[in-house]
Amino acid sequence: MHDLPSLSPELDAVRAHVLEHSVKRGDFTLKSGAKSTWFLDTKQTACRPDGVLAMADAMLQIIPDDATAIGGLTMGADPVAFGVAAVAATRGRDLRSFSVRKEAKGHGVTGRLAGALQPGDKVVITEDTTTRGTSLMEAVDVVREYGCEVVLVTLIVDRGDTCAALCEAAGVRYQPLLTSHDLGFGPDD
Ligand SMILES: O=P(O)(O)OC[C@H]1O[C@H](OP(=O)(O)OP(=O)(O)O)[C@H](O)[C@@H]1O
Ligand SMILES: O=C(O)c1cc(=O)[nH]c(=O)[nH]1
Repeated sequence: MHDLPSLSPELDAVRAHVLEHSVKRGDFTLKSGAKSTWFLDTKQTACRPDGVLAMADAMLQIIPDDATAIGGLTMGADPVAFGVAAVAATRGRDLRSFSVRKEAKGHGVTGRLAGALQPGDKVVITEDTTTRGTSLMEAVDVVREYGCEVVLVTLIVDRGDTCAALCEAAGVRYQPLLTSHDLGFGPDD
């Protein structure tokens, strides 16, 4: 572990929650197939009431006032989007939520989108954790194809080093709440 950088009180609260509940040590295989000795089960933050409030406090500080919807690729994005939208509603902010399916549904309301997304929405794409950024970019592509504008990509922890460049190339603003560096992990951990 390295020294922890100082953060704003809101981000410090998210970090404390992630360090207490979401960081796991062991032998893990990541979505990319890569191996790691640590893992972020960030759903342990996004699905606990104190974690939801900490995450929402921090995200609502950076979500633009004119954003109308929040969502991302199921299921990492789901508790983040639903939690932030619910807390936003208690603060007078009208943010609808939605989920992008991993595969298109063929019956009922078909396609990859589920929830209250509408064409023309100004969308925040979110996640619990990213490593490469592929899940986030997949969600960006689906909502753009539906006729929405992506105004921000944000998430709880970026543990990799490629997502910022992907967002820049896609022309979207990118602001993770935390990075692996903020959690005390270095490139060799
Ligand atoms: O940045 P990437 O390399 O795309 O990896 C990050 C993705 O991996 C995890 O999802 P996972 O596929 O494990 O599924 P789940 O969230 O549905 O459990 C996480 O929730 C992100 O969606
Ligand atoms: O890359 C991944 O699959 C991944 C890493 C991690 O720490 N947490 C997670 O949910 N997914």
